[in-house]
Amino acid sequence: MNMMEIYFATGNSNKVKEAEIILKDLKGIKIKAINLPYPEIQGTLEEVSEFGVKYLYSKIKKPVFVEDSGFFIEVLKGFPGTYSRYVQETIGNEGILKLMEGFKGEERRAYFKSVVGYCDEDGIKLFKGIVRGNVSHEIRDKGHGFAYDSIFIPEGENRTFAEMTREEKSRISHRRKALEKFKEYIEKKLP
Ligand SMILES: O=c1[nH]c(=O)c2ncn([C@@H]3O[C@H](COP(=O)(O)OP(=O)(O)OP(=O)(O)O)[C@@H](O)[C@H]3O)c2[nH]1
Ligand SMILES: [Mg+2]
Repeated sequence: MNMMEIYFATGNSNKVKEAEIILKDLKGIKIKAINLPYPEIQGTLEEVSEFGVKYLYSKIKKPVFVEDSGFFIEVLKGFPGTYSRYVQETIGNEGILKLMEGFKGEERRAYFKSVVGYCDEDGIKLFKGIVRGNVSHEIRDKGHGFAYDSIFIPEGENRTFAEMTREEKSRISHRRKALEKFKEYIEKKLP
């Protein structure tokens, strides 16, 4: 059976590694990661994904998806959110923990959100995933995760994402939930 090729446009190798784990048993489809840049407008994750994948499809005219994601802390009114990458590169996890000093229990609730934007000849589809949890009181890392993983404890767990293996994280992550919906959709489309 000839494989249908779908591009995953991202510059983030951690997202690629996790997408490969999550989509490993996708039948009849080959996912090809490409670092094709696209303008990231200021807006919600949905708007960035929709605009980005529309732009890329108009360039390459091949089935392609992007994933825009972020880390949202409730007591900080959703900060860092759509600025997650910039905030990680500036104040980092130490800076986030400083902002969280004095907050305890439920006040430390946070979530990761992922929005996958897919486009082919039939148009654009968005697939969303959220994983809820708490901001840890300290940075806890066993070298597995990236960015905010070392300060995020998912609900029902006492380890941070960065203390889990990539496989364990990818069983419950926002990326898993969004890409599962994408997988279900795309497998139905196959002839
Ligand atoms: O600890 C984390 N565990 C995760 O699972 C995760 N997923 C997203 N993020 C953060 O949110 C930004 C996304 O920004 P983003 O979607 O624009 O991605 P990016 O700019 O890194 O790559 P690209 O896909 O845009 O090329 C990233 O840089 C990270 O800071 C995560 N942090
Ligand atoms: Mg980005």
